[in-house]
Amino acid sequence: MLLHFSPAKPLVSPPNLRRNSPVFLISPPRSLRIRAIDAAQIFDYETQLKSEYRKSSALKIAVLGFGNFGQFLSKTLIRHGHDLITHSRSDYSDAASSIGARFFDNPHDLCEQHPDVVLLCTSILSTESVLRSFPFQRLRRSTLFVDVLSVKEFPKALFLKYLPKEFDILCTHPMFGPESGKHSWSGLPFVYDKVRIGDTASRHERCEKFLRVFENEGCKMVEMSCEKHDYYAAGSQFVTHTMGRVLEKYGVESSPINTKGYETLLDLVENTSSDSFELFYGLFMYNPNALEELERLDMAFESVKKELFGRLHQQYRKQMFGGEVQSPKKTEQKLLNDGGVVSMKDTSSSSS
Ligand SMILES: O=C(O)C(=O)C[C@]1(C(=O)O)C=C[C@@H](O)C=C1
Repeated sequence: MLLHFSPAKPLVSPPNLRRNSPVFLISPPRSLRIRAIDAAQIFDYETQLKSEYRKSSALKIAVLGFGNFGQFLSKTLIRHGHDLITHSRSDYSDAASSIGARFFDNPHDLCEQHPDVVLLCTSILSTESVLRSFPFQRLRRSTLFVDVLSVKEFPKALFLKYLPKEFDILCTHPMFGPESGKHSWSGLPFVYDKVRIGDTASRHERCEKFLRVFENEGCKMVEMSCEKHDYYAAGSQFVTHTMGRVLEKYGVESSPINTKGYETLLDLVENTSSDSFELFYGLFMYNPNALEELERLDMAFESVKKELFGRLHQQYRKQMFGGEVQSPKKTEQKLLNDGGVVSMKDTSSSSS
């Protein structure tokens, strides 16, 4: 049987303490072999050292806002060995204890736990009121604040306005959520901007330790300014949510002959309608580029209609003033009868 040495003091420093560390697994000469009971104690000692090391490298993370998104992120942070304490306006103590986090109904009590990181998982619309009344004075002066809002210039400005200047600031946006990141985060973009990290090695290491969770989950790490994020996100995430909501209003429904493209539209409607209208409104109100994108969408829609009507107009002219006559009579008829009301479903033509 392979027994361990009995170490009078740790043989390796905790960071090197790996399951198969050769220091612990070499077979000692007979004269040094020890009894099974000693071996058990050493095993305990080894696990204790490991857990001490894990504890010393764990971050104490306070999650503010423990709704759907906060719980979703917290599960993974806990899985990476971090110590989670949480607070929300509603009582989520059961949800917290079910994943191994502690819940505090009073933000003062939460702050007195002296977290290393405060992670804001609040909604875009409630963030300012949370920060305005937050008891910063109870935190350690080097605390790192992180947000995960879907807009970035806005929380950056709020952090710079409300946080004491000794605090570190990391603005992030996981470009996924409880639906899209339900099975894996691998390959999904994680955007971050180190807005203000104090000039010491330990502060940088703490920030890296937080980011490492996402890195180790396989996220595509994208370091990008908050301004650039908002520029890209208005043209991607906001447009996606807008189209989803437009199609929902239009009333897309599954048919017996769905094409693949149509299936993606149905998925889009399902995904965007499962997010709150509050999120959609936040994407619009607090991304400085969103209004422009909405106007561009409107113009694009008009332009596509114009293109179609332009062709139809040509048909009509040909019919009126001679030339060959082609098929789309019903659509044309409807447009003319209704004085411009569009029926794009042309029942007279069967072409693909
Ligand atoms: O996966 C989900 O549940 C999402 O809705 C994720 C989603 C989105 O796809 O727009 C919503 C909010 C997050 O900021 C990032 C992405």
